Amino acid sequence: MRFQSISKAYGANCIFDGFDLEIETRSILSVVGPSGEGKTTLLQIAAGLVKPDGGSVIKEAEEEGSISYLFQEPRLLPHSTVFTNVELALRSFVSSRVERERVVLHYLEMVGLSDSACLYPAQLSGGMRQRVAIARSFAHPAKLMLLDEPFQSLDIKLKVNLLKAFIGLWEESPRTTLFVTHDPKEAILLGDAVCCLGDPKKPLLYQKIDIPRKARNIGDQTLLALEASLVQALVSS
Ligand SMILES: Nc1ncnc2c1ncn2[C@@H]1O[C@H](COP(=O)(O)OP(=O)(O)OP(=O)(O)O)[C@@H](O)[C@H]1O
Repeated sequence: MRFQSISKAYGANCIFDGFDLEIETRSILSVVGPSGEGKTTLLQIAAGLVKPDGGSVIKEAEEEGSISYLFQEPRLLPHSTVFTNVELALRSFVSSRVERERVVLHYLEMVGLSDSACLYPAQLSGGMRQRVAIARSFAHPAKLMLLDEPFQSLDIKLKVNLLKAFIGLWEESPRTTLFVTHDPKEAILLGDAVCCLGDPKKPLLYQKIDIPRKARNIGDQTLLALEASLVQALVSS
């Protein structure tokens, strides 16, 4: 997917001005940036929810169609069980009830919630609810995934566990993914590339990460140096 020469302003507030950015098909691009510099706007433009004033979003054929979203809050249906919350994401795509059940149980197992299928959201912890949301976003057979800070406001242990669950699911069925976060560590652990917003014309920083996701250790010297560059870009913008 490619943002080509995108321009967007809200009144006098120019967010993008001939902005170019590419996400390789079936890769994750992490996007960090100071508050108010256009991260959510970029996601909304990718989703077609906000129309740019100029430029275009060019998608590969396999990225067209429905989109999976994952937000900071899980946005589950309170009166449906864990099972049904995930199953609903499949109803329009899989007509066989037996096949839907197989898919839902697979994803619940991948996020460690096999034993919670019959529970309601109010009976779950915050971390469990977010795991349901992750399972639902992967059960939805979309080839484009938009993540808006889904790991924010979680304690560090939970965050690491959710990141692992996410990576396991993503590696199983890779999709073109735009991942917005405030956290440079998360950006580096998840992204095939990271970029920092802050200039309407171009990313302040864009860097590919060659280390395989599963082999990444945030204490690694190369990753620490990349984190320092991201932090530098964030504070200097
Ligand atoms: N519908 C709107 N009308 C007017 N201004 C808007 C609208 N949506 C966003 N903006 C402005 O556009 C700018 C970018 O907003 P956006 O939400 O994309 O930033 P962000 O980087 O996601 O911020 P944060 O990190 O705080 O979530 C902000 O200055 C915001 O006030």
